[in-house]
Amino acid sequence: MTAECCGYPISIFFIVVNEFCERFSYYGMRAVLVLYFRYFLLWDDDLATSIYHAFVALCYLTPILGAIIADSWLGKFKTIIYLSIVYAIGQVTMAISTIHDITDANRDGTPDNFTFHIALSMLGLILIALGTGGIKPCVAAFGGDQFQEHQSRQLNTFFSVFYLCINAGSLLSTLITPVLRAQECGIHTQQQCYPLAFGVPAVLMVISLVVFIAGSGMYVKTDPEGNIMWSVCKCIGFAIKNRFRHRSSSYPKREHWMDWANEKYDKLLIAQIKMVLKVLFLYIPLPMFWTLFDQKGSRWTLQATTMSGDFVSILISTVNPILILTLVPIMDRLIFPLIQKCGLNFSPLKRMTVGMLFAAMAFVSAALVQIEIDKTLPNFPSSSESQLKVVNTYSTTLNVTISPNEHLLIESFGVQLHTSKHTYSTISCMFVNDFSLIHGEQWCEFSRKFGFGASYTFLIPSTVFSDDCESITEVEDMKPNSVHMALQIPQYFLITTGEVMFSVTGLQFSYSQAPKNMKSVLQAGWLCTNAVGNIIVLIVAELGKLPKQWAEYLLFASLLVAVSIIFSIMAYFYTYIDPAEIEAQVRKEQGLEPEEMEKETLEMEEKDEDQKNEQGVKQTKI
Ligand SMILES: CC(C)C[C@H](NC(=O)[C@@H](N)Cc1ccccc1)C(=O)O
Repeated sequence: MTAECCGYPISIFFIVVNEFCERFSYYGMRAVLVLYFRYFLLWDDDLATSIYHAFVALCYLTPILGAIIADSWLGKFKTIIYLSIVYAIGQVTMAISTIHDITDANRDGTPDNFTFHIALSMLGLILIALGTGGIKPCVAAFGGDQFQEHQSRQLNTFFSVFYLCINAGSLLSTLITPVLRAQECGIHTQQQCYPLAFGVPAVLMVISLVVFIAGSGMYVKTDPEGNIMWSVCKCIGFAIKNRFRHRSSSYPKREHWMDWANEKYDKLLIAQIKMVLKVLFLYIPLPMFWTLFDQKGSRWTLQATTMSGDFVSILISTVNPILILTLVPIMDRLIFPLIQKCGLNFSPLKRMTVGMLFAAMAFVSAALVQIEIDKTLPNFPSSSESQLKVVNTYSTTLNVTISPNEHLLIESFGVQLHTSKHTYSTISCMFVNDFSLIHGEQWCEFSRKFGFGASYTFLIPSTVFSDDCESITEVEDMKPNSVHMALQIPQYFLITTGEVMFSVTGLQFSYSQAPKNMKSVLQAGWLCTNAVGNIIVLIVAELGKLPKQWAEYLLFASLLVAVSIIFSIMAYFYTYIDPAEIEAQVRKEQGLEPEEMEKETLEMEEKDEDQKNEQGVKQTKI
């Protein structure tokens, strides 16, 4: 009997606090990672972005490793502890790699040995990816394990609270770590404080581990049942081989292709594999959702830069977790109960389908915003066109004749501009608020706010050469971005509503449909759909894009609608199961008590080890 509070096992308190600290650690570190690559290691944009994405992809590929370790070898509890230690060591290594004083022998404020810092930070990142990805499928499944059969309602609420903690942790850290980086610190010279920005996530990871260990005495711990993954692979391999051997029509058909393993493998194992495969098959279309979801951080961010408003980075990094924190309780307490009261069966797979449709709508909204933006953007000359600006500073009309081969454009970028008679210049200013022109002998200081995306020409009269700054006239060549960023809110709202329906439900579904000994494996399968979605985004970004951005958004929306139709058909044929019930039924059919069953499984495995040669297979077949 586990200790309870308000119907919930007390142990889950430690698990959700652990998740909060871990996500704080992960997202906090991620928020300053590209800045560290760019401004500390001095990598260019391309290298910094590629390594960042490779790291994120790795974080979503390692769950399968953690799940195998947990379900086949160490069990979830020990796997979480060991991999959290690896994770914390990774975070500390990463924080140490950002201390410039370690190699700054000449005390000029920059590291002297970049190889040292790069090697240390790469080691740190690999350990972090192993840790964060490895524990991810185990923590959610371990949380689920704390509930007993009569607590199914609380179990669903747990997954929502778990998701809230993920987003509360990520929200706080995304706000805090960039501020920490902006501080100055150092032993010999004062520099931007990366050690603090990476150090705080490292401390949070240690706290996360301590909190998890503190709950040790209260957890329900399930031991792994031998090397289950190896048994699963061998059983599937045998079923395929056996099916192939009996391909002739003279052999009677079997209900399921896995039944071809009946001759050699335990019925319970076969039943469990069938459950897992059924769910994994259902997951095939799911990466498409993440393909759209993950473009929040890329295409939508770029879209925001062509809009007006000053809160770009804050909006982008915090709007998703803020909406999650608002929408999860609204959905759980209001919308879902209301739908249920109306007599509608809003089953998990239906919720996930609706979630996909919301994501598709978000992209339609993004396309509409893009059309509005496109209306306001200037037309730039294409590779086969030229654009010419003629600045007439005389009071009368001038006739201009241009020879087709002559290049007339004289352009000067920057804030200091020297002018001479008969010369005119165009100043392209972006994000510059103060600048000065040397006009005659005098510096003319300007202080004005330039709109994002605007282009200005400053006309310095060539006829009058005096110290008169007033005579400089300003022409706005391109208007500042005028479509406000607030217009992106509907698309963020729609995609986050989709996330709540899709992702929170997917988390619950993956747990509830998995057999007891493969809970982490199915969680890892679920997380893998995210990894595949991320990889699709990378491929799409490499392959290039449609000439019109709005058309690309609509294409993605249509693809997701098509995928959600396929998914809803697959879901229609899916029958929800209670894995515990099926397991009990198989045991009953075999006339075995649970303990006897486990004994038999072990015996089967031992026998299996002995039957390595073909002869053995043939004998069991007879
Ligand atoms: C669902 C994901 C695979 C993983 C999950 N992510 C979230 O819950 C996001 N809403 C968090 C987030 C935070 C900041 C900016 C964008 C997204 C998780 O991290 O476990």
